[in-house]
Amino acid sequence: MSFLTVSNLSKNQLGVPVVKDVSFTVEKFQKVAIAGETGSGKSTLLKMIGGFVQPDAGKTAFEDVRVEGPLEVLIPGQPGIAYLSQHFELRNNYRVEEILSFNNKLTEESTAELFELCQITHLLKRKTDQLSGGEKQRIALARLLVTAPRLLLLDEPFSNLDLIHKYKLKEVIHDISENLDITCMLISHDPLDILSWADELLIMKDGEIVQKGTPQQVYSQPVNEYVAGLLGPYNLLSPAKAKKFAGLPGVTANGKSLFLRPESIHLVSENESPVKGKVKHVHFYGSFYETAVTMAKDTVLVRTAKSQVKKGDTVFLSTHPDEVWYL
Ligand SMILES: Nc1ncnc2c1ncn2[C@@H]1O[C@H](COP(=O)(O)OP(=O)(O)OP(=O)(O)O)[C@@H](O)[C@H]1O
Repeated sequence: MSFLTVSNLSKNQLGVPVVKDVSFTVEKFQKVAIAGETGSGKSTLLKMIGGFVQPDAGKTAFEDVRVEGPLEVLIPGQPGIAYLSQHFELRNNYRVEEILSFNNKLTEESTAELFELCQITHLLKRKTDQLSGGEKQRIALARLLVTAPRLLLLDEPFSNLDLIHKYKLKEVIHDISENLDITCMLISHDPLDILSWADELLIMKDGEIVQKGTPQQVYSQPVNEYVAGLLGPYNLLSPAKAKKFAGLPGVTANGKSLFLRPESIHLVSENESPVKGKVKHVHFYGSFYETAVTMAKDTVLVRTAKSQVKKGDTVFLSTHPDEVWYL
């Protein structure tokens, strides 16, 4: 049996199906991230797994025990599973160390280690109204972790954080996954937050899992344009337009649309490619340049680490067989 088995979970809200027959398994220590557009059912799914929303059909088994819904128990929530909501609250007028002493099942030494890991040791004496949003988020996380859960469910932990706090929390979540005896599932509507963290991505749309795979697979071999767009910019050339690229390594005119991420198109010299275009603009984004290249009526985006071209230049485009995908 798997650590977590989700079988045919379904849920209607106000007569509308918001989670439809979802099944998957999670192994111990596997890092699973759920991504999808807003309203696709991610939170409802995670709350059902944690025992906070009653499923209409299907079941979840955690360590071979069925997770009971809120209608079946006095206090919702499954022993061993911790759920950090998007809308957590810290009680007012308490010191952080008091908040963290409730339900603490850890030894003094492990508690100190955990606070270091969550980067909150320096905040313990503060009152809960003397904290930034990012600090509150890390304390809310620590409050769950002192209860020694075996499965941690994080619902949009990075929302509303600036880049610096987001980076800090990412580091904390990474360290938790690596150093504590805890399996972690995480939701984000911005998959770029989780590509580097997850072992497996589940992509949801309209209550269903539309693609499941490693971040690399889902990023470079999306099943449809929705998944492609969720993970970042892309070029999708209709079968007619894709013919212009036929003849390049790995590209064939097979009647499908040609899918290429901007970094999968390379600017090469004239003798390396018959595919020609004109530079429309070059934009600098810090760690990369994005060059828009027009080819007759089409524009393709090319992403490079460096740029030696400018508006109006004629350029030649190529790709690598491993980077070619069709939709
Ligand atoms: N308690 C509820 N009552 C009625 N409708 C609900 C309830 N909870 C969720 N919904 C609806 O179910 C759908 C899925 O919501 P859910 O919060 O699971 O999506 P999500 O993918 O997590 O979205 P977001 O990224 O915006 O948090 C939405 O259309 C939402 O309005």
